[in-house]
Amino acid sequence: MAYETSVNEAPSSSMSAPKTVPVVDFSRFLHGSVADKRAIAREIDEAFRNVGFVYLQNHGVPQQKVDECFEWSQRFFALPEAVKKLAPHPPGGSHHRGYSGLGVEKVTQNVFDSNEVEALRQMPDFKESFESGNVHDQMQPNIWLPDEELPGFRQFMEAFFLDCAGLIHTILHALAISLSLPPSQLSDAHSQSLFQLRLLHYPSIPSSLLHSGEKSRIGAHSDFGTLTLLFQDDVGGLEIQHPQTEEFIAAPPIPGGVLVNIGDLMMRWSNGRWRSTVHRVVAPPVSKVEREELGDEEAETEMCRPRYSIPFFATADPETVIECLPGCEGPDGKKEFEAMTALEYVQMRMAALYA
Ligand SMILES: O=C(O)CCC(=O)C(=O)O
Ligand SMILES: [Fe+2]
Repeated sequence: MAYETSVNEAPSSSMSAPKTVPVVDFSRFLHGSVADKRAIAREIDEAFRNVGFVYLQNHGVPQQKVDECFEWSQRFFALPEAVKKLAPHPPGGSHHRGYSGLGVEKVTQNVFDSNEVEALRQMPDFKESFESGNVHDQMQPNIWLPDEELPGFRQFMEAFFLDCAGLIHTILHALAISLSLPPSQLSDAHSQSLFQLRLLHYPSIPSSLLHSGEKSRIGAHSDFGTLTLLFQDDVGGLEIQHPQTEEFIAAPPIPGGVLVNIGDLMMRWSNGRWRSTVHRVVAPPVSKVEREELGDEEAETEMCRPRYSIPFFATADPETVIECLPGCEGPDGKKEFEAMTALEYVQMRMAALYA
């Protein structure tokens, strides 16, 4: 609850963008009148224009399922390394499924030059991940553990995928309404739901290594699809780079809320109207209790808590041509970006991750 005061604030006016991530009550979109839906669509549009991130509360994915997903994630990552490697992420960047061990992936922010990617990989992110996707995705089939290693894991993840995909489609309806497009236009362009459910574990590590920059949890990057949902545990450390001030601000977990952000593909599609905001995960804030128990200095050098998060990445159907959506043109009808298909764009970005 302590977090709420720092993220809750009055709606921004067009004169001044909010300095924190706006919080929107999504139940008014899910269950409200046409006027309610329009009002919420406007709030989300404004958050994405100003900050690129929004917290949705009462988003319809049951909290008990979110909690359960975190429990499965903990159980998965607690398995011996040799077992986790029975579902290995394939080498290369085109098949993004299965388990990646500590330090395999280094997120890069728009770095396509292979020498630069190599240089960045010298300081790998200290995290491990497990990716799964749509059971019907033939380009990227899922890679599961043998079921007896963690019975029920696969079944849960397949079901949770559908809950998250449902929320993505509903948010896409809201975004289409905010642009006065036919309400299903954006959702229809995601009809195959080729999305990605990612479990992330950042193990405990001396905070000093994160403060000194010798290690990172996840380096500054933007997401490359259309929309991302992000569920976090209560540890904290996520920061977003405010588009106006360029300062990194905390985006702490809020009870019952999911963070939603715009990715690069949606930024292009909306001609820059919605921002694909850079974010990163740093050392978690030292809690009051830790400070009191350990004293300031010791608290900073202590091991920081392990952190779990669950991002869910959406992207448009591969053949969708991503070009300025109606109503998003610049002042003189200007379009900032070349048209390209969703597939062309995502391949370009994924190649940079594992090149
Ligand atoms: O762990 C987090 O909170 C952020 C994860 C993230 O940004 C990503 O996987 O793209
Ligand atoms: Fe991200």
